[in-house]
Amino acid sequence: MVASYLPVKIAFIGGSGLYNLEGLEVVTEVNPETPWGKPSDAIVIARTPTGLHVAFLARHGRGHYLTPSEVPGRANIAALKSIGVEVIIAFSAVGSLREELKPRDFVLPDQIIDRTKGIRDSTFFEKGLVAHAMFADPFSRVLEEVIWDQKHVVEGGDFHRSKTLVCMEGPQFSTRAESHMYRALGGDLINMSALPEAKLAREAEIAYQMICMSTDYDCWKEHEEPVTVEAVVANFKSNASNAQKLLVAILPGLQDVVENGKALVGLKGSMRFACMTAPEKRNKEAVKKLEYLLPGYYTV
Ligand SMILES: CSC[C@H]1O[C@H](OP(=O)(O)O)[C@H](O)[C@@H]1O
Ligand SMILES: Nc1ncnc2[nH]cnc12
Repeated sequence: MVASYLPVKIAFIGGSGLYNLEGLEVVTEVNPETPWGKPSDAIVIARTPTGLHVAFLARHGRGHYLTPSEVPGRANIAALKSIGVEVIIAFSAVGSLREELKPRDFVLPDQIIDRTKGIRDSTFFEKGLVAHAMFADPFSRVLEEVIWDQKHVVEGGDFHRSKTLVCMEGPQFSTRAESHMYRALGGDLINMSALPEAKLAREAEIAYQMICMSTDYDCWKEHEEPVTVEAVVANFKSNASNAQKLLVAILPGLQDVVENGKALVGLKGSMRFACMTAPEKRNKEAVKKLEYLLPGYYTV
């Protein structure tokens, strides 16, 4: 029997300092075993005051036991997809590479520069099933608008949009030379978590937007203390209450774009045509795994 709360179409991924949903009634927890393993932690299903069900997943696990490189990105995205998720709002604590993006400001990036090191599993398409997803615009413009409309709920910091996020490997922070290089490359923000999460969401045909919460100035300011975990933690405590308020404020807008189908425009069906592998050459195991994510797309 299908649980009454399914499908859950809206999901939140919480990052550093954001491990739980506050103020929403928890209905249950689910922990699906996907073909790519188990997600970072159990997915919490909660009910909003208007009766909408939403999902929450702590990226590093509740208690923060997974490094950015260890986060099981494929299992996280596949598990969310398996309960019906169509949109993901992902929160992240980030460093600022620009004077005007102050600690405690909120920022919606629209671009990513990939500085991960190829050690993370970053695609569902491999081993005999090849597909190339479009990724020129890594975030959802529709979700960006929904969030931007509610920017007034954030207190004690400004809200910015259309910035470029550098995603580095970590877990160590950058050197000063790297921090200057990222600025010279056009980076505005830096974190360790946007990738492969955003790529995998795209492959799963899930609309995805990251909300960045600035915690520090990294280490490009020559006469200031470089970033430390203490500084990040101090700021993400204040960011967390803004994040919880924002999360609740955007629920009606999210419900609207899910219900009117706007969230999935350009995404739904896109991976059907992104596949390059001839039907007779498709690896059966790979096709079977992809059935979990995109049922009916690659079977012949
Ligand atoms: C705690 S500082 C570095 C750490 O914080 C960010 O995590 P998340 O994106 O999950 O909020 C950053 O990406 C690093 O993983
Ligand atoms: N300076 C920084 N570099 C990378 N990830 C971060 N997360 C928060 N601050 C960061």
